[in-house]
Amino acid sequence: MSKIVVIGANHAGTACVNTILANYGADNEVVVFDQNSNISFLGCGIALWIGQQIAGSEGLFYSDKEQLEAAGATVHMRTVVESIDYGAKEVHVLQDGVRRTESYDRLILATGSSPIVPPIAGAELVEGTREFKASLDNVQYIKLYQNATEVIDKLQDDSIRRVAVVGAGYIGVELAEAFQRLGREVTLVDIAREPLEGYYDPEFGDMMSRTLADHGIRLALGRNVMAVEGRGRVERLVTDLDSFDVDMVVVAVGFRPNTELGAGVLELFDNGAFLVDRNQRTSQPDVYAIGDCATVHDNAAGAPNYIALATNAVRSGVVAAHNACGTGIESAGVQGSNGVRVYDLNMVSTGLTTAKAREFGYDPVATEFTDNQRPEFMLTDNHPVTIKIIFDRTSRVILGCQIASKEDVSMMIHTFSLAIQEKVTIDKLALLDIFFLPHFNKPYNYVTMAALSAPA
Ligand SMILES: Cc1cc2nc3c(=O)[nH]c(=O)nc-3n(C[C@H](O)[C@H](O)[C@H](O)COP(=O)(O)OP(=O)(O)OC[C@H]3O[C@@H](n4cnc5c(N)ncnc54)[C@H](O)[C@@H]3O)c2cc1C
Ligand SMILES: NC(=O)c1ccc[n+]([C@@H]2O[C@H](COP(=O)([O-])OP(=O)(O)OC[C@H]3O[C@@H](n4cnc5c(N)ncnc54)[C@H](O)[C@@H]3O)[C@@H](O)[C@H]2O)c1
Repeated sequence: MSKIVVIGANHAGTACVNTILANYGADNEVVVFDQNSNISFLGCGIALWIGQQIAGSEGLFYSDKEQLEAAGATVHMRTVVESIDYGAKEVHVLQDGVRRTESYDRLILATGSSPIVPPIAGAELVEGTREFKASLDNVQYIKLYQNATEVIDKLQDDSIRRVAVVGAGYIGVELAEAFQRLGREVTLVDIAREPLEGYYDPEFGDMMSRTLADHGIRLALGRNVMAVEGRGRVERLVTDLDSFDVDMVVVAVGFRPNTELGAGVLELFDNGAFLVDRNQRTSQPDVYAIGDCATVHDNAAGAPNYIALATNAVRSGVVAAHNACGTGIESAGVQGSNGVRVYDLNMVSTGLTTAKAREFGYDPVATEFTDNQRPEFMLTDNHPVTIKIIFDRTSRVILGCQIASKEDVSMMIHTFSLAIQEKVTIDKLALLDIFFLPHFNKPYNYVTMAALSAPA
């Protein structure tokens, strides 16, 4: 019987533990440590919950300690792994004030990520906080269930009227909508000139900006936040261009990987994530890393990359489980497929933006097309869809795709995810078998038309 220790039991850790126990439970003892009091919390529900688009938090968990134990794991919650001795194959833990050691044969690091704390005076975290508590009251970081309940409790106080969200990435735009839906005055600030700059080209970011502004959200883009100020509680947000009187500030400027446990021993990626191969192996034998603490193989970039998504966390957990138990399967790699819905605007993207394609050394070309989803003779709702396909000028291999519409276009992006993974060219896509039915699309649908009109 081998012993596998898993550090972190959220999306990556839970997927990994369940896969091990379901397929290799007879031969492996699984011991799990997590410093939190809850696991499997779906962060994506926070904005929906704050914006009262869901009734509450009940459905935002899909697992717990008891379920993992019923599957055969030994689970220690509220237990911090303080350090690892990779030579002796031991982890050192602190549980209920008592320190002890746990040996392992194989180790799986699923320690995830933490909100980036930007260099903004007044937005520092309280020393040693594991729940991302800021030193100035009503400056909020959003990651854990506990962070969500704190914000929701505070919003019972109507005097919290003016909310500034710093960061117009995925969390920022979704939270801006949530606070506006709750009747708050919202200012969305970002250092970039467009929202979602990491995932979409400027014309798509502009669509998002217009949608947010149409719903009364003030956009303060292209600004560097210098400080948040107040006496006890936050009162003002100061940027390099202007300042805003506020009652709450939410900081959502990205996540950094939690890799302190591998410092000085495990090979790290540019941003500090554990560098792993396609079997989720780290540079240390018998040690695997998964989810937000690890890199992914980015098929569009053709290189390791850092893309913190629950979808990547789950799949990497599955891959590591098989490899840690002797079945050598490889990750298919990822394209960073993602989606966002803000009010009635749906935006989905996969692969590289034009800017990122250049960063990775490609010579990107784009083809764009906008048309209604269905024939105009249909009497049902019918909205325009805008698609942009980015491909490499020389190889004509598809590198990225962005789609925006009031229609639900989410399924279409998966076609492009596979196309990027399989290195399909724009010319092959042009003749792809795409069915036609007036209820769903046009005979000359927007994908075929974009591909057929691609520059030679
Ligand atoms: C508001 C919000 C919305 C999001 N929406 C989406 C979405 O719509 N779609 C999507 O794909 N992704 C979304 N994400 C991202 C997604 O939540 C993360 O990618 C995912 O949580 C990564 O899972 P993980 O298990 O790798 O890491 P984490 O969720 O960070 O979990 C790591 C776990 O390790 C534990 N841990 C860390 N260090 C130690 C230690 N030393 N000792 C013991 N335990 C430790 C932590 O307590 C934690 O439970 C969202 C995130 C947020 C915050
Ligand atoms: N729908 C989804 O798929 C979804 C939803 C929420 C979160 N997530 C994931 O969770 C992770 C965290 O999301 P996030 O929104 O925090 O990160 P993000 O990387 O999506 O966005 C961070 C934003 O903060 C901005 N920024 C950085 N430093 C700044 C500064 N000093 N001042 C002002 N702006 C600054 C960046 O320009 C960027 O727009 C991401 O990996 C994201 O993909 C995904």
